[in-house]
Amino acid sequence: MIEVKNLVKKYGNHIAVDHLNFTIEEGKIYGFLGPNGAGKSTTMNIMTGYLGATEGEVLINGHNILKDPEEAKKCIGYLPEIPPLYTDMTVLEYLDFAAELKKIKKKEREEAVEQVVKLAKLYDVQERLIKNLSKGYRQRVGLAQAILGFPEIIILDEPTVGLDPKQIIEIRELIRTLAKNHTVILSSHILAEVQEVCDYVMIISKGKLVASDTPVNLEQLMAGSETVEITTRATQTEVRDILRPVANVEKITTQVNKDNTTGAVIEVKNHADIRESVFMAFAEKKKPLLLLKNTKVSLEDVFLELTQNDAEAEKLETDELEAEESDAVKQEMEEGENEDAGNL
Ligand SMILES: Nc1ncnc2c1ncn2[C@@H]1O[C@H](COP(=O)(O)OP(=O)(O)OP(=O)(O)O)[C@@H](O)[C@H]1O
Repeated sequence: MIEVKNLVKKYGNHIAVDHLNFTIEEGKIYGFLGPNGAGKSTTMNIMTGYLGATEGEVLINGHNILKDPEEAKKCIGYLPEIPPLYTDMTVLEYLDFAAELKKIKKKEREEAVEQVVKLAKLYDVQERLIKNLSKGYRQRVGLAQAILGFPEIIILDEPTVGLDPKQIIEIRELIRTLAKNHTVILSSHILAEVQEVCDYVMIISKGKLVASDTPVNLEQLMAGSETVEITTRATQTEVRDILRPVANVEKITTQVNKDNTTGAVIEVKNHADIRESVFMAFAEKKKPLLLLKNTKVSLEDVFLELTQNDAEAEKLETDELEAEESDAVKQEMEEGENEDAGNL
């Protein structure tokens, strides 16, 4: 079990982790989900003792990661965002070295390394120098190192980043296999990944935990904003007049479509299914409906809504950066043109 209590990390004036509190129970796959810069890596680095916190504490099975690191670290295997690999070693040499660092007894080391080589599918490259391996294989070596000795808790920072689709599927399968006997915590900015692999999702935005629940519950949490979508030949005013008396209609947004039909999105209260009443209301007024459907809230909607400010801030930063870059390019081109002119 991991307890994260009131965790804060400041870089100068910038708060990267902002009073995080959560508990990780045994035997599940947890996902840290958040946009770039949300504070996922910083949190994982603190949880694994790679980084000190400004405030707060992390307890791993009751052991404080900073005050009692040896006991706490025994329970954890960690794959950081950039795995610290010794690239002049072969895969086997490196894993043997990692096993030694993890204090796996000499007579058990060979078997322990063999097991992770098999699980991470490294057999074909085990004698190769790490520097000659592809990014995907290096990631697997990092993962093999993390699971070496089969610690209770396995923490993986963006485990599938840079992998091709086939490798991603393999790594996800491996994570599921590990979760049968371990607690796995992984971070990702890819929603589909977290949704597919994790039992529990923690959404982090600007260093804060903005939601944490199962993927299904998170979707249901947002179900208050369930909507029904319609298309009709009625005008926008007629649509509003017809829908106003219908029970459980919260809000109506209309628009005129390119083909002159009217589209409307109806926000529904009380999780009601209003499709029948909507159908009858339009039928009574002899206004045919061309489309009528429930629009389910997806985890993607939840994620976007909860991290919207981050995305906006990032867009602003990107826009500023692009503006600076394009100014720099313009300047370079002008300088280039001047040089060319000089050369002629
Ligand atoms: N060593 C550092 N010095 C200063 N600021 C840092 C440092 N490390 C991280 N940050 C800042 O802290 C914030 C959180 O970064 P962090 O790497 O934890 O985010 P993340 O969610 O893991 O993002 P990504 O998915 O891009 O790795 C960011 O704004 C980042 O710029």
